[in-house]
Amino acid sequence: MTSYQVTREIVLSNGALLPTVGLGTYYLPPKKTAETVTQALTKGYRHIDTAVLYNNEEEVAQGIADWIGLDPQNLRLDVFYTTKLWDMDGGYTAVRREIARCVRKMTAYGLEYIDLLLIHSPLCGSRKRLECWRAMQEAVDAGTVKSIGVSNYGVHHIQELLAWPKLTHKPVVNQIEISPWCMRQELADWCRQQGIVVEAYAPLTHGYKTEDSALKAIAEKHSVSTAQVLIRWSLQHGYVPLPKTQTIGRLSGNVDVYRFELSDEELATIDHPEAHEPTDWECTEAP
Ligand SMILES: NC(=O)C1=CN([C@@H]2O[C@H](COP(=O)(O)OP(=O)(O)OC[C@H]3O[C@@H](n4cnc5c(N)ncnc54)[C@H](OP(=O)(O)O)[C@@H]3O)[C@@H](O)[C@H]2O)C=CC1
Ligand SMILES: O=C1Nc2ccccc2C1=O
Repeated sequence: MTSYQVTREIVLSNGALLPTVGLGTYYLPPKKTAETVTQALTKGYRHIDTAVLYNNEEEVAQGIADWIGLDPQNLRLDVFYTTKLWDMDGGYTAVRREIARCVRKMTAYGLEYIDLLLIHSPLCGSRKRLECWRAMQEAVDAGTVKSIGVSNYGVHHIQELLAWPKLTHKPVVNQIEISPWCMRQELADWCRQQGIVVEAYAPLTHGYKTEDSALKAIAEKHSVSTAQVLIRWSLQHGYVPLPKTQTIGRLSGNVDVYRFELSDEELATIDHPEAHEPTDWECTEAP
């Protein structure tokens, strides 16, 4: 397998810069979310991942605004904020309204725009996926959203979009579950060939495999945690991992992953290409 060079940011196909580790925010306790986000930014994170589904966009925005307020050198443009659209059932008009709501949750905190807006899943079917994309393209043209992408898309969903005659903005990202126990190598390679960056959700396997003995041996060798090994594994595979933690004491370690390197042999030991153990849901094969 190719081990990719790891950098702190990568360039998306539209020229935007994406910090290569993002903080996942699903299930952060609502009362702790703003503080966790502020602490994460203070500890070096520059990329936060949320969604309409998580019901915490306002708390995330509050946490970013608080961090900006801490120091004149902390700027909006230094933070990459992603959110995802959940309910596409109402079609184009309803999605337009939902995007406006997402943008308002940022502007209410003086944050002006969304860096990346994703379709959360392909489950609404072909017509609504494309109607949704039309509304998302318009948001990019209006400047309220900088980049757009997809999540949980399989090859056929992306092909549908790339073949759509009204496509003016290509998806820059596909956010899918990837870990050593859910490698999706074919889909990930195909996305890369299309110039689509793969964001890896549940990179810590939701916490299920952090006690794995082979991981522990490799972690010990590098004097890091098994979580750091999993995040580094993701980076060396060329992905953008989105580890979540609500434990302030784990934030620094989870982003301190640029100072050690896994060997090809270690990567091969961690890889489980035969496994398919998604932790949440699986919709890349949906019609
Ligand atoms: N697009 C989509 O459909 C999906 C997107 N996502 C995104 O990806 C993010 C990450 O995925 P998620 O499902 O949260 O799971 P993760 O793989 O990030 O695992 C999170 C779990 O790992 C634990 N953990 C974090 N750091 C450490 C550490 N250093 N040592 C040991 N355990 C640790 C956390 O505990 P604790 O918090 O208690 O520290 C939590 O239980 C989500 O928050 C969300 O932003 C996730 C699923 C679906
Ligand atoms: O973070 C997430 N966890 C989930 C569980 C089920 C469906 C979607 C999600 C997320 O986006």
